[in-house]
Amino acid sequence: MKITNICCIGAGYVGGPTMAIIAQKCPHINVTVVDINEKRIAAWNDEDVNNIPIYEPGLSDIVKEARGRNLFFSTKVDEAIDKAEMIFISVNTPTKTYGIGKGMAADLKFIELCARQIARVSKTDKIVVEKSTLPVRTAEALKNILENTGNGVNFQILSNPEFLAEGTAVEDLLAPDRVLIGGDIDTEKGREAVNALVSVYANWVTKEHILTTNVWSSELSKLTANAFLAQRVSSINAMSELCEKTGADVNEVAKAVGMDSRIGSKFLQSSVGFGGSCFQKDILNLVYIAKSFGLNEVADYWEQVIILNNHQKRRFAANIVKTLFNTVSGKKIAILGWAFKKDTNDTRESAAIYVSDYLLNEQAEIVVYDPKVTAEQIYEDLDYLGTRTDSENRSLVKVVNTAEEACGNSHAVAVLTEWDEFKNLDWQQIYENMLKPAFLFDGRRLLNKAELKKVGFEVFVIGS
Ligand SMILES: NC(=O)C1=CN([C@@H]2O[C@H](COP(=O)(O)OP(=O)(O)OC[C@H]3O[C@@H](n4cnc5c(N)ncnc54)[C@H](O)[C@@H]3O)[C@@H](O)[C@H]2O)C=CC1
Ligand SMILES: O=C(O)[C@H]1O[C@H](OP(=O)(O)OP(=O)(O)OC[C@H]2O[C@@H](n3ccc(=O)[nH]c3=O)[C@H](O)[C@@H]2O)[C@H](O)[C@@H](O)[C@@H]1O
Repeated sequence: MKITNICCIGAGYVGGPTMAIIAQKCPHINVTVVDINEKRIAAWNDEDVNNIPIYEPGLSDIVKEARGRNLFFSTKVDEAIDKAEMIFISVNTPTKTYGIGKGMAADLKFIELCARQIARVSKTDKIVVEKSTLPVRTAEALKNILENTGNGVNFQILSNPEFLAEGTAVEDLLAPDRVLIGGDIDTEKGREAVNALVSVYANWVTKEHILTTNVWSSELSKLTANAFLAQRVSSINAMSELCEKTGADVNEVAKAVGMDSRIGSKFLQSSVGFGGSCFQKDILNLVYIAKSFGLNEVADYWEQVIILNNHQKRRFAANIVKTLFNTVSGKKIAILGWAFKKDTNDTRESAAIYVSDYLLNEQAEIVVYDPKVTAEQIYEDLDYLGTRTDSENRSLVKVVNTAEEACGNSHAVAVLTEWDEFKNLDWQQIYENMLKPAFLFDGRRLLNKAELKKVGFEVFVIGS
């Protein structure tokens, strides 16, 4: 089957970059990314390509190249579905905040809405691709909705989870470790659909890197990959606490351990705790699925990754309070970095939110600087927690435009995102403008501890 029109529902952190690359690499395919969020679509269409809604190194150039040629952003969802032979569903699948499975299960209401809309609009056969991260066996529910509410056309459902990491989305998409495609390989039509998607990726990904499996393996592999990655971070973070007690250094331990080729060196960077929209959500979902099959030991095993991560964030914040003579009440604390990692403007589940909330509960005054996150977003993140009123957040938290401004007259500085620019700050000058003793808490192991100590800082580095 030849694909000439692709529609992607959801113009977010996955839909936007993924479709931009497909459009760039497949000039013969028209790619339309649709979303119900008008503001987001307007930003994707902004004349100044630097204003696209997602900051990712290299992305704006690709959008510039393909937009208007064969890459389109639109709010006309029905129209794009109707035209396309292949429809990617790339909508959000957050943790449920209500009802059965609250706080654990993935909320699939947006997925179901997409399925119903696709069924209602489609007048020709469609290949429907699950790009969102979904619980294993979601394709079954999708098929049920599509077949029972559709117009009698044939729907093939594929699972094609996305493995890109934010901040490196473009390079990950251009040279993926693997592309995973799950389909109904036992039927002729299923194999045809799988091959159609393989041939899209084959425009830039070698065949050896395209893996095809059954649908359930593909769905479950995505949750498994995120669980394994997050587990490594929690494992090294668990050791970071032990390092602090014993005089071992977590970077040295990570290096020694990672040089064992059976273990490998990646994802062993100790931190204030992992954030991001997916690790926590996907593991909670995995725990929920395991529990729903009565697999309590499996559920408990994975839940510990989250428990340890919450502990890491809390103990980092608690250590600030303890070190500042057991009180931060009325003290000014500078927070450097709000994004959940460098090179992204995404703040979802960022450790900075939780550390700040903890310090605010201890009556600290917070001043935040992040090179890519807006003040509006920072307040929204704190308001969402519901710990205090919106106006209290605005009076206790100040957002400024430079790191120097954030640190001036502060009692302590906490580095919570590993932005490169923090390495090159004039730390001598910052020290001089702070209250003494000047405390510095490096939650990312980003800075040179020995040099900062020489400047005069009292330095605390996670894991040493
Ligand atoms: N953010 C990431 O780095 C990665 C995310 N994923 C998965 O991809 C999925 C999407 O994630 P993000 O792109 O981060 O989410 P996002 O929240 O940035 O984007 C989702 C978009 O879908 C739109 N949407 C929701 N329902 C819609 C509907 N019925 N019709 C049209 N548009 C609709 C929303 O308005 C939103 O703009 C999730 O399942 C996530 O787990 C997978 C790999 C990486
Ligand atoms: O499903 C998803 O959403 C994606 O989740 C992660 O990507 P992402 O969350 O964007 O970024 P990561 O680089 O994985 O970092 C996640 C968090 O872990 C932290 N981290 C990562 C690595 C490490 O060694 N130490 C560490 O603390 C990061 O600072 C960040 O807060 C996975 O890496 C992607 O493969 C996956 O597609």
